[in-house]
Amino acid sequence: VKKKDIWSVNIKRDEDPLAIWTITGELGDGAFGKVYKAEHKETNLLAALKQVEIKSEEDLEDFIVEINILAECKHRNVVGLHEAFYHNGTLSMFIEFCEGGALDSIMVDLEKPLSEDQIRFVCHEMCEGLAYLHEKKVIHRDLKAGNVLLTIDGDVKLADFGVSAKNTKTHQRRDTFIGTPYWMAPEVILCETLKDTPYDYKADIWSLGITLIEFAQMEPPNNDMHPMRVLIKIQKSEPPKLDAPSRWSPMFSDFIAKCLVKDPEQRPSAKDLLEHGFIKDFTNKKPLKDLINEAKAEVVEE
Ligand SMILES: COc1ccc(Nc2ncnc(-c3cccnc3Nc3cc(NC(=O)c4cccc(C(F)(F)F)c4)ccc3C)n2)cc1
Repeated sequence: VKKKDIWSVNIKRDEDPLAIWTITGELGDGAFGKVYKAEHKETNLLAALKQVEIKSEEDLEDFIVEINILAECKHRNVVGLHEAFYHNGTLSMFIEFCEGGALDSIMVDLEKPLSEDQIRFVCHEMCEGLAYLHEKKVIHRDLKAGNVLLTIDGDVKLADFGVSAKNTKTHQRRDTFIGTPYWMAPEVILCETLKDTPYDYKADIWSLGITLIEFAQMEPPNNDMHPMRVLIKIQKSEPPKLDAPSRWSPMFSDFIAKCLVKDPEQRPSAKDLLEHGFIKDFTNKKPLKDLINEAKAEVVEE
């Protein structure tokens, strides 16, 4: 098949996105290119816009993988794709805008970690999103507070601002570069044994456990160590725990311990974890709405 024909049904071609969307601001200059805030001219829908110059077919393929994942994954706890365009050599992705931004930035702005009730709600929503992605055979591979977005109503959305496309059934991860190691599961570091086996989605469960410690302590375990040393430490050491367990409920510590089981076969799935007492039926989003209002008020003060 000629490469030219690798086209995904989810990309509008030869339509100028700026005839339909207005760029209203800049969201940051990520590693992958610029990200803007955009507004739909007719519906006033808000979007985060990523624009990438397509230099090679490979670049295009990587982004088609990402667009297909987002187009296929429609769930309240996964960031949604509004639409994508390919116009004049530029690929544009319009993603539903989450007003609150990412949870790592919120903790930095408020200069404090999340409360246990905020963590319980976020954790419940992340497990729902993860269960859905895993059912769709999508492995996130870079779960961390910086990839968890909040909407103005306190909804929680999994996102991935990583530079490499996520591998799906067909595509392998193009480059073997290792992402941020702090959240990395032991077997992923090993890389050999469990790649593309039925357990490689369990790596996201380990990262979920590390992310819960990050929510509670503002940083992942070992964050003061050099990244290379961390890879060895995660391999060698006992799973990390909360620094001050007495400050948290035994249920929270137990949930983390279940995520941070070194053997992926023994690690529970997201579906299993939804039955755990720490998050079962915990759908009270009030603590998170308070957090959003605090974060918003904080910005106004500045
Ligand atoms: C600094 O203050 C803010 C305030 C609000 C926001 N809100 C916001 N809302 C939505 N997206 C973004 C965003 C920010 C920076 C970079 N990319 C962003 N969204 C985005 C995400 C993606 N892709 C994914 O999230 C993604 C890719 C692969 C897999 C997956 C998943 F596995 F989660 F489904 C998700 C593609 C294009 C874009 C523009 N940011 C961000 C920063």
